[in-house]
Amino acid sequence: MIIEVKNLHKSFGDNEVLTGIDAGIEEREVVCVIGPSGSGKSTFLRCLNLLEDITSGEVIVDGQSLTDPKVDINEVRTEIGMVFQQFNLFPHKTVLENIMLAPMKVRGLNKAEATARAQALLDKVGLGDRGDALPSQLSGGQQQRVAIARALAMEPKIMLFDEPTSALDPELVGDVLAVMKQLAQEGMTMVVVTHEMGFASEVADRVLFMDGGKIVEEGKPSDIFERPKNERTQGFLKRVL
Ligand SMILES: Nc1ncnc2c1ncn2[C@@H]1O[C@H](COP(=O)(O)OP(=O)(O)OP(=O)(O)O)[C@@H](O)[C@H]1O
Repeated sequence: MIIEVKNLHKSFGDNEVLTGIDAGIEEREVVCVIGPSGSGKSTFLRCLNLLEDITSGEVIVDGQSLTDPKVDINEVRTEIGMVFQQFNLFPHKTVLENIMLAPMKVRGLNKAEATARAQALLDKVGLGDRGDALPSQLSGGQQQRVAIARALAMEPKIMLFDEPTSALDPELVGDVLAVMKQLAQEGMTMVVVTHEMGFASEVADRVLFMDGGKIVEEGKPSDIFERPKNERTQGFLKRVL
């Protein structure tokens, strides 16, 4: 297992948001996390690279326990790409520069190597001719594809997506999902928090349904979407499908 989560609890003050999560993600697996607003999906995802401190329990990524003081979390984070709802590109840098930055700073690539890698990734996400643009000159969907390319430029072992299409106009969602689907088909290990039930149903190997800070039900998309066992899963799917 490339990610192992053991009895994870997370509180913000008195508010216990994750109430004991056990989960495992296999290498090359695509796992979608679904559930009602406020159920703790984003918090769970953010605990997987310690963007949120863990209150108790354990998260082990690629054999390293993130709360072990001997583990260098910044080192582990270089193996994990993250894509957020907001794309967070540097506004005054070109698209190409946005993608080149981390490989040069963190991986020590020289400019020519970083340019070649960034250009190849832009081609991959269908924006090969937009390298010189500034982020503000792109649509939200294009900016999100640049954000995916930027995360991939670090050659991560795992990609985490936190509602990557929620901030997009509906007509821009498809292009971003298509890039994610392609990544999934190439064997990337992915954990995707999403409200896109179509994507979860079509692309995920496994779906986790969260409610009240817990994983209430999990299984193959066909089981979760067509034969949900838990009442709360049934209720949620009735509302959203
Ligand atoms: N930084 C924070 N400080 C305090 N409370 C927080 C913080 N982040 C999240 N919460 C609370 O934790 C709970 C779960 O939030 P989270 O964003 O993980 O849910 P979610 O399932 O991802 O919801 P959504 O689908 O609406 O994004 C919410 O009650 C939220 O208010």
